[in-house]
Amino acid sequence: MEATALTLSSRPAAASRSPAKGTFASLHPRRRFSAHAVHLRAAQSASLRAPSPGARRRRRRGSGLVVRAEMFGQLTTGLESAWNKLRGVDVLTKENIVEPMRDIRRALLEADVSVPVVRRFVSSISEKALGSDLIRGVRPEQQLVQIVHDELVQLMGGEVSDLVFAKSGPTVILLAGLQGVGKTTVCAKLAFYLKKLGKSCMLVAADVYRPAAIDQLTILGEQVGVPVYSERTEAKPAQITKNAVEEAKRKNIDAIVMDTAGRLQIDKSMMVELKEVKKAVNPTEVLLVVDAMTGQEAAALVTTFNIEIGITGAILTKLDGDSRGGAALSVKEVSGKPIKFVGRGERMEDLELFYPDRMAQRVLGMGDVLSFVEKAQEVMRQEDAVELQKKIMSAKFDFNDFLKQSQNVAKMGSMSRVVGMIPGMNKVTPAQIREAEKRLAFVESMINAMTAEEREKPELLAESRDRRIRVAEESGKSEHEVSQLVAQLFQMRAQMQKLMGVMTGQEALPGMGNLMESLNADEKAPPGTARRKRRHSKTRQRELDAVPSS
Ligand SMILES: Nc1nc2c(ncn2[C@@H]2O[C@H](COP(=O)(O)OP(=O)(O)OP(=O)(O)O)[C@@H](O)[C@H]2O)c(=O)[nH]1
Repeated sequence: MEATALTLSSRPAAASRSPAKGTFASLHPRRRFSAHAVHLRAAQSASLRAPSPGARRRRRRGSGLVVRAEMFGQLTTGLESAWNKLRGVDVLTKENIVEPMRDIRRALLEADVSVPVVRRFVSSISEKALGSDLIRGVRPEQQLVQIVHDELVQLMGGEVSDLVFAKSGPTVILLAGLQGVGKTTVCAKLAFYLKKLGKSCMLVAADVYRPAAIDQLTILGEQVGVPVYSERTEAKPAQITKNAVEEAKRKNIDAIVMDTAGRLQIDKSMMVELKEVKKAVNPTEVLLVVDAMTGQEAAALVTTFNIEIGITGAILTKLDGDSRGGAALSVKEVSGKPIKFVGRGERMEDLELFYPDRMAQRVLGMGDVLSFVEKAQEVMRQEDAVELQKKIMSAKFDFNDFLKQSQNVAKMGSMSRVVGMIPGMNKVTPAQIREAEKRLAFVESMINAMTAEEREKPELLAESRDRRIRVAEESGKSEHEVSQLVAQLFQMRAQMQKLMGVMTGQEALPGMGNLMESLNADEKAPPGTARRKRRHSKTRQRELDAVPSS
């Protein structure tokens, strides 16, 4: 998934913009699959081997499939069952979204998202799903994925919330949090991050109750090449931090990150101490470090700290572990404070800015749906769609249309990118994609060898062996292959007409899905073969009768 598309940015939902002008039929449902299933299988097969601690660490560090399966696997699975319920429906209605909404609600609750958040979320999704305009060529389930994506982004704060820097003097970042959440590690990771931004940095050891924490910070400081200010356990945290700011000013240091003591639970003395430190140093940022594994508890903690001491944001650690997603989804909504960073491992570089859109994508275990929708709209302008529709209705779909469809696919980038953008489509193997691309190029070379008249009137080719031989010679293909292509076009015409007949309204239009299907289904059948096979089917017989004998 990572490889296919992580470029989705926080943009207004396509559904909320003007309705799509073009059409683009969805790819064939048989080719859909469960994206996360691969993740889960990867995770399961890895766990069967009972990995060593080293291997577990490596797995966590990787950005591959296993990590995502651990992160949001269950949530992704739950949401996917919602999309599955919409397979085959043409439009989202009050009735047909009931079940999917139930699945979404259940998935979020199981991911440990708080009940009020889930309630608001689901009600907003339902409202948008019913109020959204149908985008031509985008299946209702894809549309729902997009709506859920956009809502998830909003839920998590919409935009990325970057660090704020002091306008003058050193930027002071005060870290708070319960014991063992990863505060000390985050101090060093932040120093590493700031150094990468070109800022000089200093760490401050203000946990005066645990000498081991001071030692740990000193070691980590050395590791990232940043000085650590410490007065051991001699003074009170407020005094130490105040002295540290003075020292930083003297040394012209850009940013100071302060490690404070953690407690097993929130207690009064902890809050009092933090308030004193805050008063003493007037920090630019007060960030609460919370453990993602604690789910909605993390969101409650952020709320409490914000009320008690006033914080500017949160840092979510251990997102590489078995977090079910509840914390990432709830913190902003519950506390009103943004998540600024996420920790994804124990290494210094495992701290990243928190991007709501990327996180939403991960939660959905999906490719770049929004880009797919936009591209589908770009690729087929409405005029083209109307023109094509007319041709289909009058059985005039010709080789020019065939070529245009092929070129539309080419315009959308490679087939693999298109496929990767659609949730549930990633099971198509790279080999299959290469095969489909090769097949398109193969077909195009034959169409290019046809005269303009032959393209417009495929009957000419169906009726004349000489013409077929000429096209074969010019394109470097065999006569048999040209015959196959001609037969295929007539079959497509028949299929499209049939499809148009059963379609309600003007919304759906056969596109590449049908084209590709036909290309593959009839690959090996020379003209007439299918007719023999399906002699029993009257409908089929009528379709094939449209193919002139050669
Ligand atoms: N997997 C993983 N482990 C982490 C992450 N952040 C911290 N840790 C680990 O969590 C453990 C606790 O981290 P510390 O930084 O010592 O936690 P602390 O909050 O400073 O703890 P106290 O000093 O006791 O308050 C360490 O083993 C860290 O390596 C993370 O993002 N992912």
